[in-house]
Amino acid sequence: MMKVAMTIAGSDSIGGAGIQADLKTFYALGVHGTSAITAVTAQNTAAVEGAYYLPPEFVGQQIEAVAKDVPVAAVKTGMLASADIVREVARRVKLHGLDANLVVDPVLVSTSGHLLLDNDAVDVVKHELIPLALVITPNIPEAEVLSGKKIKDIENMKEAAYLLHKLGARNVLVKGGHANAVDVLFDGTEYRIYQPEVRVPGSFHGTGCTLSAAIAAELAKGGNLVTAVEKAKSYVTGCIKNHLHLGQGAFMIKH
Ligand SMILES: Nc1ncnc2c1ncn2[C@@H]1O[C@H](COP(=O)(O)OP(=O)(O)OP(=O)(O)O)[C@@H](O)[C@H]1O
Ligand SMILES: Cc1ncc(CO)c(N)n1
Repeated sequence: MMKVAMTIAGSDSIGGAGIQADLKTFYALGVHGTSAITAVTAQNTAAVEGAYYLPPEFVGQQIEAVAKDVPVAAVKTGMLASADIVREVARRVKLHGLDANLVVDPVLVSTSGHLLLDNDAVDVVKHELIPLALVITPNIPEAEVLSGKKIKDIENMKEAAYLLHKLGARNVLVKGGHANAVDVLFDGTEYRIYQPEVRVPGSFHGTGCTLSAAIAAELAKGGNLVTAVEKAKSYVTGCIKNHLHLGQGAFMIKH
């Protein structure tokens, strides 16, 4: 039977990141995609021009409507917008038993520099959501904020992964898209390094959303985390290689 994945994230009007990237990824990887939208952004490849947050109870209602109807095999979270939405998502994940394959992408700021999570929500993500995660997938700036340490090289990425593991996530993947596109996975014991097939020059929109959605899709199909990350990395690299010059800002990756 077809497996089901869920994304709990924001809508991106330009269709490169957020819910739109997640659903494209789920489709491409052969799982049925469901969604709970946290916020609607007015966004393009150059900027986030506005964000409208949905009421936390309504985010919860979307999760409940899906979870009581179909078996959700894996979940990813992206833009969570406010502290109250994060609390509601954490509550729902526990209530509906969605934590086995929970991928938390701790989205803080867009590539274009817009805040996608209120400042007072960062501690709630750290203490209420991250402890439920199978894996968290911070990029370098997010790993710096969450760990309080500057990251300059792969050694620093490993140190940040070690510190973030203490927050209670079962695994930590620090993504290196903002450096050499080498990613570091830490499971509490061992570090695994994922090398990109190529580092494509340029700035891309939605790479992080796509990677975490691809990990969730592979987990939903029954893969273990190590291979899920490997397949997700190869999927996102392919999308980056096929990018399109559609807008005035970052390149659009192609699924
Ligand atoms: N130029 C690139 N070439 C190859 N791989 C890349 C490139 N940029 C990012 N990646 C890969 O894409 C994945 C997402 O990482 P990245 O650090 O870009 O996430 P992010 O900053 O959260 O993305 P977003 O732009 O969606 O906010 C990682 O596996 C990373 O190594
Ligand atoms: C809605 C949304 N989620 C996540 C990101 C991060 O890429 C973005 N730019 N927009």
